[in-house]
Amino acid sequence: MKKVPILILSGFLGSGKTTLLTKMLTTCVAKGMRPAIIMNEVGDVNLDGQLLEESVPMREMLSGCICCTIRGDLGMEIKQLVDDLSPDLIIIEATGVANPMEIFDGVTEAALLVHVEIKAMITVIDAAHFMQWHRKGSGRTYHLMRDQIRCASMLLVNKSDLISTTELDEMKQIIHLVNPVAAIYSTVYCEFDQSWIEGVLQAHEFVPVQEGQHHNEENVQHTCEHHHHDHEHDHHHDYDHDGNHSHSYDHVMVYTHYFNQPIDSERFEQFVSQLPDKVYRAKGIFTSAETGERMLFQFAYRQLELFRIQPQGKVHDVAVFMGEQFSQNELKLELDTTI
Ligand SMILES: Nc1nc2c(ncn2[C@@H]2O[C@H](COP(=O)(O)OP(=O)(O)OP(=O)(O)O)[C@@H](O)[C@H]2O)c(=O)[nH]1
Repeated sequence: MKKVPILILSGFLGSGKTTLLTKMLTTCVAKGMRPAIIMNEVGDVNLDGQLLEESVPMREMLSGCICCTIRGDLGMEIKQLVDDLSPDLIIIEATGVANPMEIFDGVTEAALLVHVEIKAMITVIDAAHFMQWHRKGSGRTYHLMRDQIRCASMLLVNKSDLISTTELDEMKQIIHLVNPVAAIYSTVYCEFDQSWIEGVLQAHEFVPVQEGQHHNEENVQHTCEHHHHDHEHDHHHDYDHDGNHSHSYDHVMVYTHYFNQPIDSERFEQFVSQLPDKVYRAKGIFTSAETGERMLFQFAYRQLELFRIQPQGKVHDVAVFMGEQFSQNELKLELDTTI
């Protein structure tokens, strides 16, 4: 019996996974394929799903990411998708804070129940952001980024428009040391020749490198690490009386804020431009006070994108803020008073 191929998209928060996914879906649909998607988001709401082709079946796994329980859930989602829809291909977009090995383990569990196999693990890297962390050379985010690079079969050095060619060359050398076997492509908005999809579907099953296989890596860590035990007790949930929700996931904090009224777009843009550096990712939907239109915003490492959307289904006006060690109370207060 033919196995359903699975592609895993990995990469830190805001690196460009959804941008890549939309391009892949366009290619797959144009080729007459029937893909299905599993999206795994850090927050409580799936905003990225709003950007995708409506006709493509999608399953959401919210609020979770790298913990042990999600592995079992992922296995069940895959089984159900295969049983119900028998798609030609399943694409899994992991959360930006997922260690790809957790996703790999989840798929491996699913493979005990249904005929599936991983064909590729594609890690998207935010070029400018990675270089910042590399220069710092430490921190859990940096180690997570390296794990995501190390496990991949293909690497996209994305947002290369935001760095110089010299930095790009330097970066490629660095990531080649971390993962000497993966193909490396530099991209802008994840734009590259999508014809590889057909090739990759014919390829052998992908198995991430095992310990010691990356001999030339300068760091002591040689393998994609399994962090199961680290993550058993690191979830904290707090709700306030407005239903706003904070969720600290490991070292990355997530604050979800619900808007009760339309928002002045200009004031909002100004607010976002003044967010502290510690809040490096935000996304959401709000209603414009000027026009009454629904607006989707994306904020990643100080770059804000804002566009009109017509939400699929009933979607609240909501914003999700992600970062490290920022004060959620201060952020909430700012939102309540200035927006
Ligand atoms: N300048 C620039 N911006 C980009 C590029 N690729 C993506 N972006 C923007 O970066 C932001 C984040 O992109 P996404 O595709 O949502 O990133 P993601 O990895 O799915 O984000 P999470 O799901 O939050 O982890 C969006 O505003 C994109 O439009 C690029 O090559 N250059």
